[in-house]
Amino acid sequence: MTLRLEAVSCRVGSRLLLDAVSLEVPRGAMVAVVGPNGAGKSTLLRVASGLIEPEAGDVTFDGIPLKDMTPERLAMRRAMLTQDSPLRTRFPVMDLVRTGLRGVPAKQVDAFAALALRRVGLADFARRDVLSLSGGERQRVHLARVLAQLEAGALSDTPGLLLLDEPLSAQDLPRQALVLDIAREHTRRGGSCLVVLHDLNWAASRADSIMVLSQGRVCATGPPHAVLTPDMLKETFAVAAPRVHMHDRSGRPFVVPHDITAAQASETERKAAPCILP
Ligand SMILES: Nc1ncnc2c1ncn2[C@@H]1O[C@H](COP(=O)(O)OP(=O)(O)OP(=O)(O)O)[C@@H](O)[C@H]1O
Repeated sequence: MTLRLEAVSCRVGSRLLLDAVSLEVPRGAMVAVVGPNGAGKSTLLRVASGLIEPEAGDVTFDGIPLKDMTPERLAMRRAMLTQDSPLRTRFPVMDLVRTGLRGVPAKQVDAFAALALRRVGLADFARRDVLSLSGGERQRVHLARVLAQLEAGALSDTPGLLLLDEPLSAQDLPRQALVLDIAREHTRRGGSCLVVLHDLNWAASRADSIMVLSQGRVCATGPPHAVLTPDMLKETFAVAAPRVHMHDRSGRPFVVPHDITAAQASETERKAAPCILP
């Protein structure tokens, strides 16, 4: 499924949160949105998911205006993992994942939910109470719910749009890789993915293209090597002396954002590169 935003603007009171933002996430592609805190990244995802209606511009799924889609149709075509999914009541994990499966024939619901839990590495957690989970486990249960929702939608259509807002925030290093591999698997099967990431190196190593947002405006968009430049890092993130290297094998950039000495940088790169680069 292809998501397209054309000149989308969004305002709260007198404050412009998104200013004429255009973006395309083609079928089969992963697009990462990066940018400073408060840049408008979550707002962009909410607009793309239909949770917020923009004051100007168009949002379409496969050419169909999002505002013309029924809530049921929307639920089949996109699913979103939000930054914070508060839960204050006791709830079995399996039931939470099942909430993503409205409309699925009853006899298939448990199989879908179990598969989604297995994909996020939580096959044995079905009977646990969500309040008893660690932060990382809970975030992956929500991811399972989102994946199950998209699987259900794919029963009657092509795979839909996966919207992930900082999905790595509570994950350790191997699970960060797992989460992004799951998203890439979704795109390999014909789905699309728009993901907000703070870690530029994860964005560089996995995304087809990166959009840089700052103060609600698009500063740069394109393939990782074209976007992640020292000049962009200095201007957008106010980093003093960023270094950007190209990884020999993948041709993807690797960012050392801190103003550190060459010796320290080499050490950082030596340690980090095998873990994070494809
Ligand atoms: N309902 C609202 N009322 C007022 N300001 C808002 C509202 N929603 C968002 N904002 C402001 O809009 C800006 C963009 O918010 P948003 O959550 O999209 O940023 P973000 O890029 O996702 O930030 P972060 O990286 O910190 O998660 C922020 O400054 C936020 O305070």
